[in-house]
Amino acid sequence: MASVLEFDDVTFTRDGTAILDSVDWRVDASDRWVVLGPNGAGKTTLLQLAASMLHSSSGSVTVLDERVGSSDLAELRPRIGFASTAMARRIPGDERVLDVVMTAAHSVAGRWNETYEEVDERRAHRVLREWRLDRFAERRFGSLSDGEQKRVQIARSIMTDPELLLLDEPAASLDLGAREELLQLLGAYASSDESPAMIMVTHHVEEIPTGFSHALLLAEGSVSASGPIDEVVTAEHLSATFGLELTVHRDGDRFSARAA
Ligand SMILES: Nc1ncnc2c1ncn2[C@@H]1O[C@H](COP(=O)(O)OP(=O)(O)OP(=O)(O)O)[C@@H](O)[C@H]1O
Repeated sequence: MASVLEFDDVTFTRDGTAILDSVDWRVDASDRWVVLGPNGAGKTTLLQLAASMLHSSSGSVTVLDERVGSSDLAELRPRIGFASTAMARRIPGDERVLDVVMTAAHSVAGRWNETYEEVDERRAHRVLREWRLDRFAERRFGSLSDGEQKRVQIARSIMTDPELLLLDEPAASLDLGAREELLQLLGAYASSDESPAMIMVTHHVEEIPTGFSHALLLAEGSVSASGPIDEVVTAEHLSATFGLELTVHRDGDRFSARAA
């Protein structure tokens, strides 16, 4: 099976401190991974390395058959979709929602004087429809609720038809209804054979959508467990990763956890 991402003994240091330490990881094209771990464990750093936004201090990162550091990142980046709150902050609040999605075709966050083709506009409308956002196409991004903005960020990240989709805490700060609506959409997307490989960072097992196949647990920069989701999202592994005795329940494809 084709791998879309390979970490080989990857270490990432800042100011002499290892933020990620000796990480080995392989993601295949049909995989949907969730990355879990406590605050400061290194989850966002891991995602930024996968997005080729950061370079490892040692070891190698290979994304979509391109070794990061020795290939043309300008060609690689449009093949990777990335949605995060940090990226959303770069979107001007007065930008039209249709343009927020469409500008992904040029990898810019605000429409200026780039030329868009009819095919770009048609695709942006289609993606908005798929994420139940069509009625917001003409609205200003800053006027949407948090939940609607999160869906626009994801719509933008898949506008270029990426081969790898990275989502950093897509359900953070959403109310129960908005979270469940987003998880339904993400679950349907993850369950489709047409969808790209996905990696989603989250703090909560309750936010794992259906259709996710694998999990990687990080603690203090090291992988504490990794593999098929039902072998990894367990009381034993989560307790060790979060340093707290936890019980874990599974209801169908959804998880919940609480202190034992
Ligand atoms: N620019 C930076 N300079 C120094 N340290 C940094 C920098 N960015 C991140 N760190 C540190 O690296 C560690 C991992 O950060 P990272 O954001 O990857 O963790 P995380 O697991 O995503 O955390 P959270 O769940 O709180 O978002 C943290 O201790 C953080 O303080």
